[in-house]
Amino acid sequence: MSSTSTSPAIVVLGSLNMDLLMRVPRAPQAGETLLGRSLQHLPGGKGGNQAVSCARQGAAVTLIARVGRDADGDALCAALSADGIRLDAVQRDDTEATGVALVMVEDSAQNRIVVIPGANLTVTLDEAVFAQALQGAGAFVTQLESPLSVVLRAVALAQAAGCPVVLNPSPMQPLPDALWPQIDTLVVNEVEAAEYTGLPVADGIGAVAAARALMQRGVRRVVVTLGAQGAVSVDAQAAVWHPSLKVQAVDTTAAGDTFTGALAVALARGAALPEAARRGIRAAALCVTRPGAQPSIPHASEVDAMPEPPPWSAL
Ligand SMILES: Nc1ncnc2c1ncn2[C@@H]1O[C@H](COP(=O)(O)OP(=O)(O)OP(=O)(O)O)[C@@H](O)[C@H]1O
Repeated sequence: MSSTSTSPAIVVLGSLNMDLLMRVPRAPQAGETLLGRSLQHLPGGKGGNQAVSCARQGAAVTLIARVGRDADGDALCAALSADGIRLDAVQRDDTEATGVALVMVEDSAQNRIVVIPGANLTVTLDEAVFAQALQGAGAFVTQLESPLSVVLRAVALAQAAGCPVVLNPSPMQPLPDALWPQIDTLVVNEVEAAEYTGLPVADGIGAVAAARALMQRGVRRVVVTLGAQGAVSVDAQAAVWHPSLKVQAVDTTAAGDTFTGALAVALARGAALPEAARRGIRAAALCVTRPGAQPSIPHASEVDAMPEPPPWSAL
């Protein structure tokens, strides 16, 4: 199957932030002042990043989000629109400012992020608009940077409409038991996998145990991303550890979002979970070689040109 054989429709609900990307030699200690290297204003937010990743993989994306009536909101919408993302359901808040994230990237490529959510916390769900967007959609993709009540309602409606739900439950927060059986594909990083299950997740073996614990709660299939160690995919057919591609990482911001978007589009095109995870591995490997969130997310043609990841190991 070619990566661009079809253009699935995907609905994304999530956050939009203006990222203030600071490059620093290392993170300052408490009480210390450091000279940074540069400051850039770049589009980000997990919802926006995942929407862009889906769009650049060739999906027709409708985004539900909220920004302020301000210059950052204008700039974010312009950037998303340039990626062909439908913005009819992006709301404007008259009082809250557009979300902002302070992203500090060290020379080691490690990032430290503080988010001021602003208008993201007042996003609402217009159920008639949502129902229309879900018609014919191959996936509904969401995260936890929007109010939990809105995310829970949207997940329930998507599942009831027969649209597979891809949840990236980040940032981690306690979730009701009723949510898990509504999830078709859960994407967590190793920290979230450990926190949601209480199990140690240091490698692929631990990740599979955590994934199986989440499947026992009712999730249909789970992917655990493991940074430079790659990712694990677990469904009823197979538990597989996919090594990452060896690249020179400069900034890992949006690696998880890039992975989630590429995975969701591959699944919506009918790929099996391990195949979709390998698409995510290739897209995320490119993302970490570039600075910033949305500017670092690759297009399908770039991902096609990446080598296949090393062979996976069944666990
Ligand atoms: N150093 C790296 N080299 C190659 N691939 C990487 C590297 N870091 C991350 N990746 C790829 O990105 C995917 C997601 O990374 P990670 O597990 O760090 O997610 P995350 O914690 O959600 O990331 P972030 O919050 O920075 O977006 C990994 O599964 C891997 O495929």
